[in-house]
Amino acid sequence: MEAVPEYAPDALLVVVVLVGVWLLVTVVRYVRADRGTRVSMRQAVRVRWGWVRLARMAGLTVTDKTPGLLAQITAQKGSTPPPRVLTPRIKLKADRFGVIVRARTLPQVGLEEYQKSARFLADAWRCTRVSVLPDGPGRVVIRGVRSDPLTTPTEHRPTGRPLADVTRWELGVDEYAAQVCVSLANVPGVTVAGTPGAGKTSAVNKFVCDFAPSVAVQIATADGKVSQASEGDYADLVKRMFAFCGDDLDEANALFKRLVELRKRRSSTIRDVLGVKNMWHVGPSPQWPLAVLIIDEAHTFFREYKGSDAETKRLAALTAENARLVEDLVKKGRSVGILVILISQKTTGDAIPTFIRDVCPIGLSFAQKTVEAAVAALGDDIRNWPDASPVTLQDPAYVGVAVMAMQGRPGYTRIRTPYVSEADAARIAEATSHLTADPAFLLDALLDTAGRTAPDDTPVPLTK
Ligand SMILES: Nc1ncnc2c1ncn2[C@@H]1O[C@H](COP(=O)(O)OP(=O)(O)OP(=O)(O)O)[C@@H](O)[C@H]1O
Repeated sequence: MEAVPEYAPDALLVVVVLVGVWLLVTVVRYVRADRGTRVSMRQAVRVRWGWVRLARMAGLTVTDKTPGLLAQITAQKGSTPPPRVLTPRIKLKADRFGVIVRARTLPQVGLEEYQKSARFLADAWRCTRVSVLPDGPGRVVIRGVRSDPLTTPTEHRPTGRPLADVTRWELGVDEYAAQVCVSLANVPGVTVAGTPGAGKTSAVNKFVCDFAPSVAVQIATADGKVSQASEGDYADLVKRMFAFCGDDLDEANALFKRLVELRKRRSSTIRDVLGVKNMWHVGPSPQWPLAVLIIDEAHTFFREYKGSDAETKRLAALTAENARLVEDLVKKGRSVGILVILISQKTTGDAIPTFIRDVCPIGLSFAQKTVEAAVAALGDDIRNWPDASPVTLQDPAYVGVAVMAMQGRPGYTRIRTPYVSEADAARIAEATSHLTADPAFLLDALLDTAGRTAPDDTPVPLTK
């Protein structure tokens, strides 16, 4: 018998320690994981064990008739080594919704073949849905979700920490539980539509909570649902806003004028102050923040008043002017860092003038009652994607689910937005209230330090 090498016990010990550490890490991860993730971890083990067999049955293997180098060397004279069946190698990750499988492609087993067998894989893995997407050259990522992320409510606890990237708006997760983010860079307007109680306010709470800790973002709001700041959904958030008005049309008019004035001053000074024509080339800063105007119940401020008495005529003139002012912000505010978010139950032309609505590049729609309302919120193309239509979201299980046209991609995405409680929103607004600053004053300060004055800096008085 050959002598056992001297180092064998040490090598064995190293292997045992490594396996022990791996086991310990896995057990700790399993114990610390939430219930859904644990189920997915067990599912991942089953997927791995069954993969070679399943891949063969699903036609995801390929037979290589050329023997491998080792088989050629060791082959007995006169005999032909058997062909090899190649199975794609996989890497697995589990999360609370299911498994993410990263797989290699093989000759004749590419993206298309994986996509064709998606239904089969879904059944075999007991998943509600399986998607296959490219994951770089020679690789695909297979997402299997056990439970439907769209009908699984989620909650977001804001951290209160500033965002690393203030252009990134994280909306929630799609039907495969993948994060959905939109870039706010160069976006002048966003529309948010949806029936009452569908989740619009919670989505705005999340927006405010996420962006409030960043000093490079300043927010103003006009809320058509309330008469004063102490009422309604924004009662606590108002602490982190440089201006607020309720449904009073005169006040709203003054707020919009004030922002148009800011837009004009920024437009005329941007090249001197920032050295660029488009603020997004340098990004928002504490001195030149992204100024966000939220207009909730937007129809309040734009509705057409019909009547011949003096007061009705005055109100009609005010709403018409409001529409012109907001149009100015949406059409000319992008390059100077002004973003308008318009929220309304229906975004039909009578609620938000189409000359404003149609220039907003991002449209989000929570549940809608009619196809017409869905078309108004998301464009005519939604008729071609009936499965994604917000009309299908009227079930209470879909409260908090929105539909959005994807930037630079055909079709629509359904997004489960997380719930943000009013208490959390209030906490963040309170903790970040000291960061609130009026962008007009910040511009004054910038111009002062640069030794310049703006062409027209007459302040427009406004109540907060
Ligand atoms: N993302 C969400 N996930 C789970 N539940 C939600 C979500 N958003 C809202 N809800 C639930 O729905 C209720 C109504 O939501 P919200 O106030 O956001 O609706 P809304 O669309 O703003 O309604 P309205 O038009 O009347 O203001 C909330 O109190 C909450 O219970």
